Amino acid sequence: MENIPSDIKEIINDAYPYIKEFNPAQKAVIESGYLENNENYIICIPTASGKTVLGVMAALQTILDGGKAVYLAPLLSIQNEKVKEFKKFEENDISVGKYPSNCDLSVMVFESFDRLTRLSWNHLREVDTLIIDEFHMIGEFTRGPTLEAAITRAKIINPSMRIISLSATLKNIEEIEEWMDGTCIEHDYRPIPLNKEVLDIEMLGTKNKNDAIVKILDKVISDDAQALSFVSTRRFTESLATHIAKKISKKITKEQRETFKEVSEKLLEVPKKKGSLATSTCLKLAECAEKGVVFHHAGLFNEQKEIIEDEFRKGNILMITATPSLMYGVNLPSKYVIIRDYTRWTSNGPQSIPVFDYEQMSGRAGRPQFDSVGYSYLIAKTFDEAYDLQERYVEGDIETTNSKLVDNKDAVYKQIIAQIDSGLSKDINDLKEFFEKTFYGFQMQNNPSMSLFAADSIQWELESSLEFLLKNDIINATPGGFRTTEFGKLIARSDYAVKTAVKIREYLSHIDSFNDSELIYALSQTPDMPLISFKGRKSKDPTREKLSKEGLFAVNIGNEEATTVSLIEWINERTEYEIEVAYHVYSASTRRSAYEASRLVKFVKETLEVLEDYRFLKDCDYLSARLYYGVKEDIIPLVVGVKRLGRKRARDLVKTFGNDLTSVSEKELQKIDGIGPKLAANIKKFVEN
Ligand SMILES: Nc1ncnc2c1ncn2[C@@H]1O[C@H](COP(=O)(O)OP(=O)(O)OP(=O)(O)O)[C@@H](O)[C@H]1O
Repeated sequence: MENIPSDIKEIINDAYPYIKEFNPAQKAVIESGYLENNENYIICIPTASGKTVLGVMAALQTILDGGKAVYLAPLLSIQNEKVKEFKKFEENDISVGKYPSNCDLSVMVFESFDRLTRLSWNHLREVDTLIIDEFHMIGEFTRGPTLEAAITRAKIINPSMRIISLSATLKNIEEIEEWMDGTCIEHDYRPIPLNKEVLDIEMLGTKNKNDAIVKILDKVISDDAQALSFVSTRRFTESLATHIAKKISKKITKEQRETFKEVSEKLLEVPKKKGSLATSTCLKLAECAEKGVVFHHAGLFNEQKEIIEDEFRKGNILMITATPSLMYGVNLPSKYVIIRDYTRWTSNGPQSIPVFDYEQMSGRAGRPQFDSVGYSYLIAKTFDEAYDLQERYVEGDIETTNSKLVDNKDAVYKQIIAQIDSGLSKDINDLKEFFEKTFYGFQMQNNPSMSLFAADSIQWELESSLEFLLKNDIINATPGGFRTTEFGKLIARSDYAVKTAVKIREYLSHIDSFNDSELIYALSQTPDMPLISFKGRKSKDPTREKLSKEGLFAVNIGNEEATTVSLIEWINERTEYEIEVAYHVYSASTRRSAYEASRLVKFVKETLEVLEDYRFLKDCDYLSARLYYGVKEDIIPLVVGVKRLGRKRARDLVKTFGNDLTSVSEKELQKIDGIGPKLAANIKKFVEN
């Protein structure tokens, strides 16, 4: 650590006492003059090689010079993890938070940074260094275009800002260097050696992949280690965990059994604390956890996912079976990674995963501070398949990182609106100039086979998009150039997809009365609603029947319909357990969907105001609150007015004492299950005011 400034060294020593010296990859970056010059950098070093601390050092240098730094993380969960990690710098008087206006170092997700580039230029101009973690996600369909456009706009508004991109290995480095106007430092050092292999089930002497994993787990257990297994769907995470739990039951020790039991109990506590009986998913999870195996997917309660991650880190879980969503996830100490499925389910059926994703999943194995070596096993069915997979994934080249901006039409609309609304672009020529500066524009102009058509192609994309935006009254053409309409302004200020806004306005334009269920159904059909999914292939008839009872007509019954019925039940105070039993859905996601639906209803209200239609504003307020709290209308004031009361206790109160609680004493209030002296006093205070 000799060659870094002493003030930075001191802070790094305090926050990361276990870092005694930099590894060769980190040294290569530092020795290139990283902390002396102000150039943009693209740091491409392998998984687990310690990119974060490199990003942090550039940030600290800026802050110690009196500037501000922003660290971009791809997911909310990683944002929270990084804030927690960086909070240690506060001991050295460096303020850490989530927004640059009120701290020296802020951790933002791509979308909130994009917002900063659209709406808060003064704050953006105060940022001296931008660190982009997982930069390779620029090539991802949903999040990539936002990141790409945000970088482009940030470079225009704050051209002197230094940009440090942290990435896994990239193929088209030269292209990215040129677009980012930076220097790339590449290194292949990985502190923990990673052995990547393809194993076939014949070689392991088993008949199927799940039994092959049981065999591998024998090795994991004898090595006193832990494993992470990737499969393609939620359902497979559950079936694999259940299968393994049954098979390893006899192989675990008495002590392990006790530890696993504690984890299992913690997992079961979660629904209870929410006032619901354990759903069958929870019971299955707890049963597997008793044997040291758990599944991890989006259909679990967030608190359960946190317990799983914590307990796995403590060594209290042998194996997690997960969907690929965990590949960019939190830092988990897994010596072994087993990739059972190399396909992923898409709208076009199963597709092979890219080499890039294989690398990311494998990279979860063997993490510093936990292991001295890592193993990644990809499972094949036959010897021939193993040979193919070895060639494709273990020895194969990663894919080129390409812009997805125009593949994602909504992103193009959104960026045109942002440019016009912020006054950065007034006509098609300004827009063309902006799009030419994006990674998409750059790739078009620099690709020998595309450059001839680049200008025409960008022009065509813009013309067709402008036509859509004009037709939908989102922008209008004025003598002074394009302007956003009030509706366009609303979209520009929101984080919602243009498709969502258009769908909502279309819905509102033909209603004569307000219907909660109908609106929930319309919102479930927008891309911004996190959907609640069906479990397995059980009957969908109860969903169809419920929809028809609500006067809703559906041709196909899918997750949009599952979400609609679950939310209707939620606002009628049904528990997750009841919702799961009634409709066979992953009901643990109900709260998350309800929360987003509640926000969407607020957006509906804003849309109504923009349309100068004031008939249903109160209805929107009620529905938004009902979704947020999961209650019927009559107890909204109680749950809103008394902090931490919750819907179950609020309903019990009303059932016991009626709607008027003025004459009920604090002592009497405490007769309700879960109401202690403090809560009783708060209820009293609320009632008397
Ligand atoms: N020189 C070092 N010596 C010891 N530990 C280190 C060193 N540098 C970083 N670490 C630790 O190694 C772990 C992995 O680092 P980090 O999370 O930054 O990896 P990464 O390169 O971002 O990998 P990935 O892309 O796979 O997440 C962290 O706990 C980090 O604090």
